[in-house]
Amino acid sequence: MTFDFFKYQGTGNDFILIDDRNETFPATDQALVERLCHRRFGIGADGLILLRNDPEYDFRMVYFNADGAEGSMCGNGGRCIVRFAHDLGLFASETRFLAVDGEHSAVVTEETISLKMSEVAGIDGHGGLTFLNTGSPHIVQFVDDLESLDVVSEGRSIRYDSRFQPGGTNVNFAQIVDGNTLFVRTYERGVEDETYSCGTGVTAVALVANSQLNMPDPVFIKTLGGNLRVSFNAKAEERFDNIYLIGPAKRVFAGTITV
Ligand SMILES: N[C@@H](CCC[C@H](N)C(=O)O)C(=O)O
Repeated sequence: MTFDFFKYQGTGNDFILIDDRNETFPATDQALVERLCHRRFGIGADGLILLRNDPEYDFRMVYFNADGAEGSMCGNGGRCIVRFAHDLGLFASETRFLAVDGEHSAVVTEETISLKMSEVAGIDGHGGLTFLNTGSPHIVQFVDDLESLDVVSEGRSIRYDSRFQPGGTNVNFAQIVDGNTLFVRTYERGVEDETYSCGTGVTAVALVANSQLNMPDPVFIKTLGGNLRVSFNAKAEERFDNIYLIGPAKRVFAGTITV
């Protein structure tokens, strides 16, 4: 069987996108998805995303991490699938779609995708570590010298810490650049490595920076793969709504998979 695929990246978080509106892609074949995402033996990507039909939305997003397992919400993947759906002509400039964490809306311009994220119900001090769920689980830690931090080793030890089992968590390290800008590096669960950028991760960092450091809305984020902006409405008790993840998402190339 052959499938057309498209490669997209959002601030360097890269994904294989497949138009699976006919639902023929073997989505339960975890080894296949893992192989396609492998950077030596496959196409190479942080994840694979299927675009499927939904009766009430423009489309449905089904996201798999590079380990082949279905993941929780992917913010950069969400921005990439919006660009993909726009390239397929599924909507003009505004869309509503369904993902694993519920409904999302987005606005497309030539330069950016502005993606509405799920509301955040609170921030926890999970055994001395700051934890929140922005569609995916995230730890946020502020550090002084992010450039020289061993993100893979420090992130992995928290990701597998017994306090977060069985699901584990993504881990973000952030350094203050100025009054409304942060530099963020993320260890991603399911990729089991540092990625160039993580959308739900930078969203988590921005909300914690507002809550703990009084950083105003919007928060500007620098990642290894480029710049993002997170805008939000802060409510009482560390709850947030009207959260938007804003930044570029681009098609990189197209090809055919034979399985
Ligand atoms: N890269 C993603 C995060 C994807 C979810 C994560 N790896 C998980 O399943 O925990 C993003 O941009 O949000």
